[in-house]
Amino acid sequence: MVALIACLATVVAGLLVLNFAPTEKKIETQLTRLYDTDDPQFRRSLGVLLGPPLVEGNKVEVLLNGDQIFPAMLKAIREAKKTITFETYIYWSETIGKEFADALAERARAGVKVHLMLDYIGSIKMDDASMKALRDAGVEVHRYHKPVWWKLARLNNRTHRKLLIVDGQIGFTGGVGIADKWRGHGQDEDHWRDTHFRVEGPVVGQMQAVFNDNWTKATGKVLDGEAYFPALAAKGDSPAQMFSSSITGGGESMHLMYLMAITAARHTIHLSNSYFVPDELAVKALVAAAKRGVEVRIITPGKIIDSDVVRAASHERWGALLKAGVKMAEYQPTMYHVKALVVDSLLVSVGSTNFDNRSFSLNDEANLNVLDPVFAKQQEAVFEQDWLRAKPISLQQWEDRPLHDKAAGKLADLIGSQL
Ligand SMILES: O=P(O)(O)OC[C@H](O)CO
Repeated sequence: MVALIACLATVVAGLLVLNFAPTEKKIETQLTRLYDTDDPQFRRSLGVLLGPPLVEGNKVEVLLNGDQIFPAMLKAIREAKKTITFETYIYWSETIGKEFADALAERARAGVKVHLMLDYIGSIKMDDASMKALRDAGVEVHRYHKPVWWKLARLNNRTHRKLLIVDGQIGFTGGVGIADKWRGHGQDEDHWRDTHFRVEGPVVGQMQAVFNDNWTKATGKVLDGEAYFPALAAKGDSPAQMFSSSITGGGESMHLMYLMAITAARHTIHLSNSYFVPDELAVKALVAAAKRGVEVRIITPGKIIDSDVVRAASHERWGALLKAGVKMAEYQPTMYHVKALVVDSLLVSVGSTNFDNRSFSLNDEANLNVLDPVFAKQQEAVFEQDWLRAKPISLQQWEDRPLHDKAAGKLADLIGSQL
C-alpha cells in the first residue's frame, strides 16, 4: 500500500513538474551577423521583430538618481489634467512612497483618472493604510499576480515593468523603484545609483500601449480615447520605440533585442546592469563582438549589492568574457541599479530589463530603444562617469579570486535560470 501511494505521489509530482516546465522553445542558436548598427536594416529589423517600429520626433531626457528622478516624476503627476497610468515593480510605504501616494490621491480627488498597477510581490512592503487611502481617493489600484494556490505557475511571472505616463503625453521609464533607497544621489550604500528617463513625443503612445497590455490582462478593461492616446506632436529629434516582453506574448523580445544589438555592434558596447547573469548565447555574442574588435565594457555592482547570489552567479560567467578581452568593472560607492545599453554611439536601450534569465524569460519587461547619435553620446558620457567610480577586474584577478568565491559561484550557477 505504501509503495502504491509513493508511486502515485511520484507520478503526480512528475506531472506537476512537466506542467510547469516551459512548453515553447527559446532562442537556441547564435544570431547570424547580417548588418552593422548603422545599416537601415538594423532599424527595420528592430521594428519588425520587437513590435512597434521606431517613430520620429521624440525628446528623451536623462535623470540621474533619486534627486533628479523623483522630483521630475512627482511634478508630472501633480500637473496631470486627465489621466495617469503607473506600473511598477517595487513600491514600498516609505517617505517617497507616501509622497507618490499623496500626489496620486490628490489628482484622483481632482477628477484625474489614475490607474496604478503594482506587482503583488514588489509591493508587499506597502501598508494597507496607504493602499486604502489611494482607493478611497478614487485611484484604481491593481496588484499584479496575487499568489493563489490554484495558479502557482504564475508566481514566477512578475511585472517588472517601470512605466509612468501622464495625460498620454509625458512618459517615464528606467531602473527606479518607489522606495527610499533610490532617494539621494548614490552617495552611500543606503542611496542607490540609478538612471531614469523622461520622454515626450509620439513614442509615448507606445508606452501607453504597453501599460494597457497588463492593465487589460489584469482587469479585463481597455483604456482608450484621447485622454490616454492624444495626438502627439514631435518634441525632439530622436527616433524611438517602446517594446515589451512577457511569457504570455513576445516572451523572447528582450533577449532578442540584446542579442541583435550585440551582434550588430561594430565599434563599442557600453553595458550597465544591476543584475548581470548572461546566458550562454549572450556570452557567445559578447565574446564574438570582442573578438571582431568591438570594445566591450560592462559595469555591474560590486560588494554593495542587494543579492550576493546574483553577484556570485555573475562572477561564475565572466571567464569567457575576460578571456575574449571584455572589460569588466564593479561599481564601488553604492548599489549600482542602472540598466542601460549603448552600442556604437547610436543605439541606447533603457528600461526595466536586467541582463539575466529572469528578465529575458520569466518577468514582464518594457524597454525604450532610442537610435540617436547625440543621445547615445550623452549616455556614453554618463557611462564614463560611472566607469571612473568602478573597479576594473582583470582576468588574472578573476582567476585568483578566493576559493570560497569560486564555490559560491558554482552553487549560485545551479539556480542561474531563476536569477
Ligand atoms: O528588480 P529590480 O531590478 O527592479 O530591482 C529591485 C531590487 O532588487 C529591490 O531590492
